[in-house]
Amino acid sequence: REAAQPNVDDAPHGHAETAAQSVPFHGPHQAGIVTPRPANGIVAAFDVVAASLDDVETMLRLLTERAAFLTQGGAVPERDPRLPPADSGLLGPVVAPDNQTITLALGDSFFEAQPALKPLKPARLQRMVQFPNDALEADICHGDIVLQFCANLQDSNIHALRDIVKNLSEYLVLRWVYEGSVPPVPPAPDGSTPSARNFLGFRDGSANPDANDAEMMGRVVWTAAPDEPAWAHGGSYQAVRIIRNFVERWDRTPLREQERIFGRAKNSGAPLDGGPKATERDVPDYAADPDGAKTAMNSHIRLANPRTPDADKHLILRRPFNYARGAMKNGHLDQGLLFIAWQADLQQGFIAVQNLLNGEPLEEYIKPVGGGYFFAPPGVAGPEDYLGSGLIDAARRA
Ligand SMILES: C=CC1=C(C)c2cc3[nH]c(cc4nc(cc5[nH]c(cc1n2)c(C)c5CCC(=O)O)C(CCC(=O)O)=C4C)c(C)c3C=C
Ligand SMILES: [Fe+2]
Repeated sequence: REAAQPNVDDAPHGHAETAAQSVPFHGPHQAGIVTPRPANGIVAAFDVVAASLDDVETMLRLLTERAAFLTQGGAVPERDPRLPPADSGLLGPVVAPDNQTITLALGDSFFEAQPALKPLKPARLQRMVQFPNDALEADICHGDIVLQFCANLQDSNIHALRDIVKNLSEYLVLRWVYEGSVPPVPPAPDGSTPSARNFLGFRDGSANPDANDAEMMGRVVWTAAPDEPAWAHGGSYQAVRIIRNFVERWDRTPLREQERIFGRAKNSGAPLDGGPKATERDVPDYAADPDGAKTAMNSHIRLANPRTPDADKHLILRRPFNYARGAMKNGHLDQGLLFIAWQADLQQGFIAVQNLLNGEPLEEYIKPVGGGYFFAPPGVAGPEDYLGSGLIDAARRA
């Protein structure tokens, strides 16, 4: 075939540059938390099969080894063809890094299952319980561990998930998987990147704390409280919520009502108290709008962050993905937000903010159905280290 003439079954072009992008695996914190979010994500929850602390350590070492390879990429080893191949082959004989990150987080049940680990559980880790608007479905909740896969292409995440499912089959039993994505947005004329839109059509992330501000992340994201076990310092609590969106109902809701519910303009993402040139990064002035004439008192953003001096301690770092899973049995689209929030303190962070949001008008359009609370251990220091090593060392010392 002529190279210049595109054909029906040619592979889509255009990711050679982004395929080469990589995120360092080693460091004080795990990647995939304050790392710029690529276009695709998968959250996979597993239960752990481990009879002893030795088993848990072996599992964590193996997981670290696979994650180090999958995130940095490289040639897949060749094997005797009488054996199953070393790799699924989804990405070909050389795995491209593709901005892949794999982030491990541990659930309450991970610690409860091992007598040696129980006393070392992070102080605020708990099993997620139902909020008033929730309709939690047991088969998409909790898990001993979750792995968050993020990459430019969903194929890379699927490849990484398949690799881990295969190589850790002795230790990990899959519980649930949710795949999500965020729509790529071209940079604005001034070079800044606007926030991506969620499936309700609003820009999502505008008021997030700045993940490049290390001092801020030290307060908001990385666990360091004196009552937390020493091994947990430098880790972070992860709240995962699978939040179904009633998109058919939303698409029949007047624009003014949609904007009132969020407290932001749909096109620009700007707060509603701004002028016609306001942008999504502008900060609303609630003191000048004490009765909610511009930004309703029960709007999503005003409830989630009333911007009082006290509100600062409830800051969280949101890093969600949109999900679409075809149709439900009731004939509605199964779409929503794979909400992921990171925080130094789960109680002061996600749980406090969700309690502020309880009863918000947005509830008519959303239904949280799954997820869980987890704790991401600190990062892997170097090639000799492994994920969760501080926890295992502390358990052996106890
Ligand atoms: C408990 C925490 C939160 C849940 C759950 C949540 C769900 C949720 N949010 C949107 C859409 C938007 N959220 C926005 C802002 C925003 N949301 C939360 C928290 C939760 N959201 C916070 C803390 C904030 C920031 C508030 C502020 O500081 O002003 C916005 C506005 C733009 C932005 O800042 O991101 C949108 C849009 C959906 C659709 C959803 C559940 C499906
Ligand atoms: Fe929100």
